[in-house]
Amino acid sequence: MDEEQKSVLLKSSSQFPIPPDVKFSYGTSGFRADALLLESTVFRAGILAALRSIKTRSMIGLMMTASHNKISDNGIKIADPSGGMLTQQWEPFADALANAPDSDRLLQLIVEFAEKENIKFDGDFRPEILLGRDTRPSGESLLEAAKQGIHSIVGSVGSDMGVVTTPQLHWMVRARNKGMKGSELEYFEQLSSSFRCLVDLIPGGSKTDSAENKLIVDGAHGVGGEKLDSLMKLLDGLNIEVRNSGKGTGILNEGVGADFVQKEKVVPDNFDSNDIGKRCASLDGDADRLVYFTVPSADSSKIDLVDGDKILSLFALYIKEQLSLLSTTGAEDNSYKPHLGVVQTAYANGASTDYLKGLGLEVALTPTGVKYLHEKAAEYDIGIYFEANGHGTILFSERFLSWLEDKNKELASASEGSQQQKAALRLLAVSKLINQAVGDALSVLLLVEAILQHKGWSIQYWNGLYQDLPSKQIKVIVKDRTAVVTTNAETQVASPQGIQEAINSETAKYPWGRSFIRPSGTEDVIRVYAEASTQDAADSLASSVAKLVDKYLGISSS
Ligand SMILES: CC(=O)N[C@H]1[C@@H](OP(=O)(O)O)O[C@H](CO)[C@@H](O)[C@@H]1O
Ligand SMILES: [Mg+2]
Repeated sequence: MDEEQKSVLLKSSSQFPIPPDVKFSYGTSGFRADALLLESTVFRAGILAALRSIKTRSMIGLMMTASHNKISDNGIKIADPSGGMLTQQWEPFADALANAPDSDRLLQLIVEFAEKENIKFDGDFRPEILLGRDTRPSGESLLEAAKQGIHSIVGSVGSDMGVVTTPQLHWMVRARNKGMKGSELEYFEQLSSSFRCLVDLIPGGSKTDSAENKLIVDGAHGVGGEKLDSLMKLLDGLNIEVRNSGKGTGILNEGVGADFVQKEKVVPDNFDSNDIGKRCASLDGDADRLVYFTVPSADSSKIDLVDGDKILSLFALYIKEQLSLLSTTGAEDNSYKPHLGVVQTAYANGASTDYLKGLGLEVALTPTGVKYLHEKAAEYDIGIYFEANGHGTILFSERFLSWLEDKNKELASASEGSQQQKAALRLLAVSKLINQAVGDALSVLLLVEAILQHKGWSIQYWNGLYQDLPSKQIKVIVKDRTAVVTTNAETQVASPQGIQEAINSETAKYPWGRSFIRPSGTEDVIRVYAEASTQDAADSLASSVAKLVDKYLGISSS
């Protein structure tokens, strides 16, 4: 970095001092905080994105969102060239940048890091960053601060994509780095044409596009509803009504949205007893999560939740079915057997894991946070991952896709229209429909709808694939949540000593009992999870374990 470049950086960073007494940490969801505290952080994330762009000689993404959190919060996430999350190796540097006390220290950190990472500022590559934001009112001015950060690395440019869903921005970064245009229109066209392809391949044609069978979507008063409206203009064969679309007076994520619906298990605003039995779905504030639900009766506000585990199960069934169609009826090619795997976290309902294993599937468990699930799923030819909260996708390896393209061509010339060829075409369409960069509520929604139509299933039938074990989650405030160290994908506590044995002996008292604790990555709490054969038993196990947490780590413990 020459003297002029340094002075530009110093001058512009002096306009974005850090707020006093706040420590920022690049967690599973990037930086997230009250929007009023975030100007300096997004400015610095802009710098980081420009450095990452130079290092990878690719386009990088910056998304301004606090997802399902309250409207006064905001946050910033960095998308790597593949469209996935920022590499974990750069997270410590992100933390250091965000917390640097002044411009001089900031500059020093950048110079040292650039040297270590061999990042050159000689101008032979023009760093480019795609910026997006959700509908939060703080988004526009924070985006300006991020742009200033980008421009403080001389020669870097930021391209503003405006209001987009998180997965759209990740998709655009991935697409552009693959030489596509990566526009919003291209995104909508890819989703709608691959959806149409799946519907056209339904044996006997689409069965369930009648008006009575419409899907009602809760848009969380966020960006997802508006984008779904635009996408629907390109779709036929699908009847969708969007509520809480963001155009009305409701407040983002308040009493609505996928996180609320999944955690509280009650109907979101603007849904009521008129919706009994109908197929409903809920997006979160930035449309990277999706859960389905039904309103079972007028007697209570409780819903029947169809969560991420059930979406995963539906996808796994369908993919497995297509793979077996592909490998039957005279398939000579035994040299390559695609490896299908599913990835969950400890929060997956035990009944879902048993169901998936019962299908003969390989089930892997990772710690909470999509970066871990995504990484694991990428090890398979086809890796399906979902968190119970509805965040997930299906990853297809390049090797598998190129084999599948060849196979499809071969089948098209030998047996066009055969069951085998249709299976190949379906798998290719799924790989285009489902976002390969991150979990995407809109593409997941279209795939669920296509599969339900394919199978002729109602939401009730789908929900009946297996019965969830009753479960309970509790948050416990402790003195220091980092005192809890977990192992085995967060299912066991390694420290403090003794607490795991105590949890084990509580759990042993309950038929089908399972319980674990872990420090949250996004809130200053210890989370307790318990499941058992009845709701009362799950509640009671969770509360006994919460008491143990309090005893070993609580405010009152010494
Ligand atoms: C139990 C739960 O839902 N945990 C969520 C929550 O993480 P915590 O580390 O549990 O706070 O937010 C993460 C980011 O959105 C999400 O990946 C995760 O599943
Ligand atoms: Mg989200």
